[in-house]
Amino acid sequence: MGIFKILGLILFLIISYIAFVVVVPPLNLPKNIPTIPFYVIFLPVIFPIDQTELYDLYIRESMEKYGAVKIFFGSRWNILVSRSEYLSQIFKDEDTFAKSGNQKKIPYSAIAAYTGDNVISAHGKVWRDYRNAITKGLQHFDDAPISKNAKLFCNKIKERVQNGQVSVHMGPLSQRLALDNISQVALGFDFATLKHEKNALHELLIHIKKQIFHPFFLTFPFLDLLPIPSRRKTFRDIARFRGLLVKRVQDQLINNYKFEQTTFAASDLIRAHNKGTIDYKQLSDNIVIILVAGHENPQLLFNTSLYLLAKYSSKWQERLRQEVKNVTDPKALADLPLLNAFLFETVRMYPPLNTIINRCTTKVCKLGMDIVIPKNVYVGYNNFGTSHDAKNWGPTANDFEPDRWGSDIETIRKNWRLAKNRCVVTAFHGGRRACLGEKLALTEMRITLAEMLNQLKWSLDPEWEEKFTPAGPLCPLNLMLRFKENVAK
Ligand code: HEM
Repeated sequence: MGIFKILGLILFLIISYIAFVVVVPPLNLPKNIPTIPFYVIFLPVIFPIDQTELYDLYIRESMEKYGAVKIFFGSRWNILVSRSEYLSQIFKDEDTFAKSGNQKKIPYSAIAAYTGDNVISAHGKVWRDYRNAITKGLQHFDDAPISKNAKLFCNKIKERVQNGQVSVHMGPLSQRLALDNISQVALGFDFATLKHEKNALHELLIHIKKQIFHPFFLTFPFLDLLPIPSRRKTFRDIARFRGLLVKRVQDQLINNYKFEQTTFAASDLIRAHNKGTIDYKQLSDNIVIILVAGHENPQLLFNTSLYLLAKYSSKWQERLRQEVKNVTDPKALADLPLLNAFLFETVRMYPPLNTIINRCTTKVCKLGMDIVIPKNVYVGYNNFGTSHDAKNWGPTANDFEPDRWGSDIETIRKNWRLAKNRCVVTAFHGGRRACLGEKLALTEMRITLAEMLNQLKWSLDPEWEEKFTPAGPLCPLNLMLRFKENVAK
């Protein structure tokens, strides 16, 4: 046999092997739950279909019937769950369904280099050390910077309106707001992207986010192992960004002669590092994750809130405007029934983190009564599926109805707590690993939306195509809004 025939045969075998691994789930995965065809996950790359449509067309029926499905994602077959009983089991049994983030799943990837081993993805004692260090700072924070930034944000929009700009692209502007909020509230420095148009750290962040969240490399992370020059540069840019960020935080806090009295989450991380509880890499990883989770997730929820207020402007925008009109104390916003019911319903309708697959089974186990899962299988959850399941939310599960949460604040709060405890809203996870930033994110939403409702009125740009993001984080895609000043203040 000639050399070309041998090479051809080897190539054929390699391609067949890869095709087999991608097309068919491993034979040891449970047979009593359906398989979503492997190509489904690639459809949004080819067709203009968003992730809510994808769910309705290809996943919903199987998911609602069985509560769990096999799905190809991130170069491997996984089990994706949406039934609340199963979620509750996964959230409780941390030892069996152990957190295993990108640093373990795809340690060679750019995304793993960016966020490292952090409080969201770590497991066991390491996780407890991280969580102990940052909990206080994320639960007790000063909301004054949020109010100040909300005003700066409204001024930015008003400047654009006064300059004759018809429509505003919300993504970049809301990212600046979210970065300034988290840096001032949790990291002890001011990113200052609302004050300065040109900002080197921000530009570097925008650049590396584009590279990290490139759909192709997210789908096939093993490509990061290849010596592709542009990807090597991405790794260097990530290292530079992380170095600059941590230095900025340390300089700001350590040069602060009152450092010992500062109560930022970052101050406690530096203290844990000084005591030797965490090393320098762990300090850096957790500072980065506070910045990443702390700006991206609120940014998504904020854009979705603005979208829903624009879409239901005559009903919800007007009702909320009347409710917040005379409230001067930002803390009092937490007691307003309409504003809070609106936010909870927004989180239910469009959970910012839709699909999260970062747990790996540590032993053979049973999900529910009869789904047997082998060891070392990735298990994840689908928040959109859970909060749109008629079994949990009745026949109006797909409708935007803030009134479903109740009409007085005590009932609304009780229903929110119950929904989280029963795992029928899992947007902020639950149990011991519940999101540490929920309070902060909701505070940001209340303060910023109230300021905007007082100062501005907005509607959807008629040119904007009403679509959500095709994959990954869930929010309106490239949202464009039209603003005018609220002259009847
Ligand atoms: C709308 C905003 C937010 C949403 C929807 C959200 C959602 C979530 C979810 C789903 C998880 C669990 C992730 C998993 O299963 O692996 C989580 C964990 C976490 N979130 Fe958030 N988050 C938000 C805002 C924030 C903010 C502002 C911070 C502040 C830094 C934050 C910090 C954290 C931390 C530290 C954890 C890890 C908790 C642990 O495992 O102990 N989040 N969040």
